[in-house]
Amino acid sequence: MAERAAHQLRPARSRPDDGVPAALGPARLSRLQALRALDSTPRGLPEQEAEDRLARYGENTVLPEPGPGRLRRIRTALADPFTALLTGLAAVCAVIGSWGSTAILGALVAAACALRLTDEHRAATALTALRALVPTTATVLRRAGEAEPLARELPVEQLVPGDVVRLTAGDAVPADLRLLRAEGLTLDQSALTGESEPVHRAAVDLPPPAAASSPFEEPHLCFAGSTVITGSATALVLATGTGTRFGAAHRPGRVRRPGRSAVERGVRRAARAMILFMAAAVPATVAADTLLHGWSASLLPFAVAAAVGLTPELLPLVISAVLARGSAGLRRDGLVVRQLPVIGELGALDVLCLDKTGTLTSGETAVLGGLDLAGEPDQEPLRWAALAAEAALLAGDPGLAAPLDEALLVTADQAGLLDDPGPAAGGTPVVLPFDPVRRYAGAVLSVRDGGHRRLLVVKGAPEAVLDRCPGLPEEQRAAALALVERQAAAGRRLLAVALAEQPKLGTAVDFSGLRLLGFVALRDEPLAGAAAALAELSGTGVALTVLTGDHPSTALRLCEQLGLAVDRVVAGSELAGLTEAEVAAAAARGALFARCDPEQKAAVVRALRRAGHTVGFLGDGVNDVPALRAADIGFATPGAVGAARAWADVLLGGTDLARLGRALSAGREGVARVAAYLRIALSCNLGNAISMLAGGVLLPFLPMLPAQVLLQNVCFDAAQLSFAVSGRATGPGSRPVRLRWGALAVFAVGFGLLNSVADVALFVVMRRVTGGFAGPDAEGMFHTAWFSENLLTQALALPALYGLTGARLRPPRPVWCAAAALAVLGVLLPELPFGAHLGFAALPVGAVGPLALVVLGYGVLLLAARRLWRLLAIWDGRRQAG
Ligand SMILES: Nc1ncnc2c1ncn2[C@@H]1O[C@H](COP(=O)(O)OP(=O)(O)OP(=O)(O)O)[C@@H](O)[C@H]1O
Repeated sequence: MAERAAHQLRPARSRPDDGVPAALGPARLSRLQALRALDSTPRGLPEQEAEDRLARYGENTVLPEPGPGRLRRIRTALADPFTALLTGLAAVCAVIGSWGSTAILGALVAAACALRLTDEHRAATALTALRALVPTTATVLRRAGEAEPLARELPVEQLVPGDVVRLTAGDAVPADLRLLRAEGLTLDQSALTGESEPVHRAAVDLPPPAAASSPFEEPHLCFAGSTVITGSATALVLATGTGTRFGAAHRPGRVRRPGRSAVERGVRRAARAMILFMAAAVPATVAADTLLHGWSASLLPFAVAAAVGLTPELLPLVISAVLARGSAGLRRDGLVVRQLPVIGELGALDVLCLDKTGTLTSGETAVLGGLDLAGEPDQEPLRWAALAAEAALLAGDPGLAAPLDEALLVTADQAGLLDDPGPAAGGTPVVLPFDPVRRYAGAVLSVRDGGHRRLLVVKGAPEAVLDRCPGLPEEQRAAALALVERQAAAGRRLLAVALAEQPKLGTAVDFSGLRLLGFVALRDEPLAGAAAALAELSGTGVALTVLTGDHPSTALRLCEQLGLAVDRVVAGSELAGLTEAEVAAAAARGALFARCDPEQKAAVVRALRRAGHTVGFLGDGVNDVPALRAADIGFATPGAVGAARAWADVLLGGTDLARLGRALSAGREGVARVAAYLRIALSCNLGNAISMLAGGVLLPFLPMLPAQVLLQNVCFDAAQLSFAVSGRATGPGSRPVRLRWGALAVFAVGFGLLNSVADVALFVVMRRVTGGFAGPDAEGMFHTAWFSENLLTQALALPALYGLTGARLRPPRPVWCAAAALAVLGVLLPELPFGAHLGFAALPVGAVGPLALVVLGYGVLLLAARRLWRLLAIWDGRRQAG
C-alpha cells in the first residue's frame, strides 16, 4: 500500500506544472480512505515504517530559504532594466567591433551585479543566522510497535507521507496536509497564492464533489509554504519535500507582497524613458543628417556612440552602491535589511503602525495578583490561570511559548500557589491554545479532591470570557466590566478566569457550565526610551498609530504614558462599519485601534496603503504576522516570535526604538541620493539628445565624432560616481522622500531644455566664429568648443542640482571635487597632444570669450531655475501637508 502511495506522490516531481498536485489523489478521498491510501492511521506511523519511508522519499526540505537562491539573485540582478540595456548595448558594440566600448560596458554590468549580489548575500547570511532561532520542528504522532502514540517534536526534515502532525497558531505548515481535525483554523497562504486574506480550513470528511478551481481553495487541505494564523489541527501528511505543491507554486515575486518598491518603480520608468529617448533621438539625428547631407559610413558608429552616450550607464551601479551603503550603515547599527530596495521604501515611509504589547511595552508583563469579582485580592484566579498556563506551556512549541503564560506560572510559583500538588494534578490535560481571534485559552485539568473530576479552566480577555459564561446575571456582568474599565484606566489590565465541570467521559470540551471565578491583574511597563524615540519619529513627518489586541482603556493609558497623541479610539469590531477611506484617514491622524484581531490589524494596514501611504508595521507576535506581510515594510522586534521575524523586512537588532529613526534617515538619504543622480543624469542626457538632433539639422557635419561622444560620456559618468560616495549623514529631515516620477520627468525636461538652450547658443556663436562653419578647421573647432562647453555645463549642474530634495542633502565633498575635475578635463582634454587624433582642433582666441559667456549665461539661468524649482517644491510640500 505504501508503494502505491509513493507512486501517487511522485508525478509532482516530474510534472511540477501540470496544475494538479500529485497528492490530490488521496486528498480527494474521505479522511479514512486517505489514511488507508497512505497506509497510515489516526495514531500516526510506527517508527520503523517512518524510517523506511524517509529513506525512500528523502528529507522534507520545503521551507522557504531566508532569501532567493544565488542563481535567482544573479538572474534578478541581470534582469534589472538598465543592466539589461547595458548588456544589449555591449552586445551591439561587440557586433560592430567596437571593443573598447564593449569592455567598458561589460565592466559596468559586472560591477553593478557584483555590488548588488554582495550586499544581498551579506543580508541573507545574517538572516540565516537569525533563522536558526526560528523553530523548524513539527509535532508528529509516532508509535513504537503497538504502544500508544507519542506526540514528538521532530525536525521538519524527518516528516514522511503518512505521518500525522499537529498544528497550532504560528506554525509554518511543514508539508502538504489533509486535515483530520481542525478547530478555528485559519491560514495565511499568500506565499502560494498571492492572496493576503487569511483562509478558513475545516476537516470536512468528504471533500465537495465538484473540485474547487484551485487546490488552494480546497477546504480540507493545507499546503507547505503557508502559516497557521489561528486555531489548531491534526492532519495527515500527503506529500513532502519536492513532492509538495510549494516547489511548483513558489515563485520569487509571489513570496513577498506583490508590487515593486517605489525606488524600483521610479528607476524602471527612468529606464523606459531613456530607451524611448534613444529609440527616437538617435534614428532621428541619423535621418536628419542623411537627408540634409547624404549617407556617410561614419553615421553607424556615431549612432551607437550616441546611444551609449544617452544611457546613464552608471544608474545600476550608483543605485546599488547607494542602497548598499544605506544597508551597511544599518547593519552596523544592528538592523538587518532583507533586500536592498527596502531602503527605498524606508525613505518614503509616512505611516508607522505599532503593535503594543511586547513592542511598546517591555515584553515582561508584571503579574500583580489575583482579584475576586468585587476586585478584592484573591489568589485563587491566579492559581487556576497559572495551572492552565503550565498545561499550555508543556503542550505547545517551546519557540512559541506565550510570555504571558510564562509570567503567570513564575509569579504563581514564587507566591507558593503551586506548592501543593492537589487539588489539580495527574492525567494529560486537554489544551485549547490561545487564539487572538477568540482571545482566550483554556485547559481541561484532572482534579483530585476526594474523587476524580475534570475541570475546564478558561483565561482570557474579560469580554471574551464573559461571553462564554452563560449563567452570569446581567448586573454581575456589568459590575465585572466596570471593574475592568477602572483597572484599565489605572494602567492595569485584567485577565478573566472561569471554571466549568467537565463530564467524566468524552473528549469534547463543554463550556456550558462556565462560571466566572475572578481576575488576574497585570501591568505592562512602557519600553525604556520608547517615548523619546516616538517623539523623534513623529518630528520627522511620520504618522504613528497603535494597533493592538488589548483593551482600549489599557492601550490609551499606555499611549498617554508614551506621549502619543491619540485622535480617536476605534475598536476592532467597529472596523466593519467604516469605509477603507475612513479607516485610512483615522489611522493617518493617529487613531488608536484596540481589540483588533490579526486580520483587523492587516485590514488597517491595507486601507492605509490603498490610500497612497507607504506603511510600516512594527510587531513581535504571531498575531502581527498578517499585518507585517500586508505592510510595505515589516519591522520585527528582537524578541519577536519566529513567524514574525521570518516575514519581517527589517529586523531591529536591539530593543532601542531609536533605531527606527536611524533606519528612516538611511532610507531618506538613499532615496534623495538616487533622485539626485536621476535628476542630473536624465536632464543632461535629455539635453544632449535634443542638442544632437538640433546639431544634425543645423550643422553641415556630425555634431560630435563617435570617439568624442564616448570620451565625454566616460568623463561625465566617472564624475557621477561621486554620487555613490556618501557625505556625512544629515539626519532624517522633516518629511518622507519619494521618488516621484512626474516631478522627475518635469525636472528632466525643464533642465534638459535649459542645457540645450546653452548648446544651441554655442552653435550660433561658433557659426559666427568660424564664418559659417567654413574653412578646414571649422569642424574640429566646433567639436572642441562643444566638448568643452558640455563638460563645463555638466560641471556646473553636478553640485547645483544635487541637493534639490526633501531631505537636507548638501553635495558631499567628492561631488565638488568631481565637478572641478570635470571642468578641468573639459578645458584641457582637447588641447592635449592626442586631442588632434580624436578630431579636436585648437580654438582661436576670439572663441574663448563667447564660449565663456555661454557657460556663464547657462550658470546664471541654472541658478535662477534652481531657485524657481525650490519655490515650487516648497509650495508643493505645503500643498501636500495641508
Ligand atoms: N496566553 C494568553 N492566554 C489567555 N489570554 C491571553 C493570552 N494572551 C493574550 N490574552 C488575552 O487576549 C487579549 C488579546 O491578545 P493579543 O495577543 O491579540 O493582543 P495583546 O497581546 O493584548 O496586544 P498586542 O496586539 O499589542 O500585542 C489580551 O489583551 C489578553 O486579554
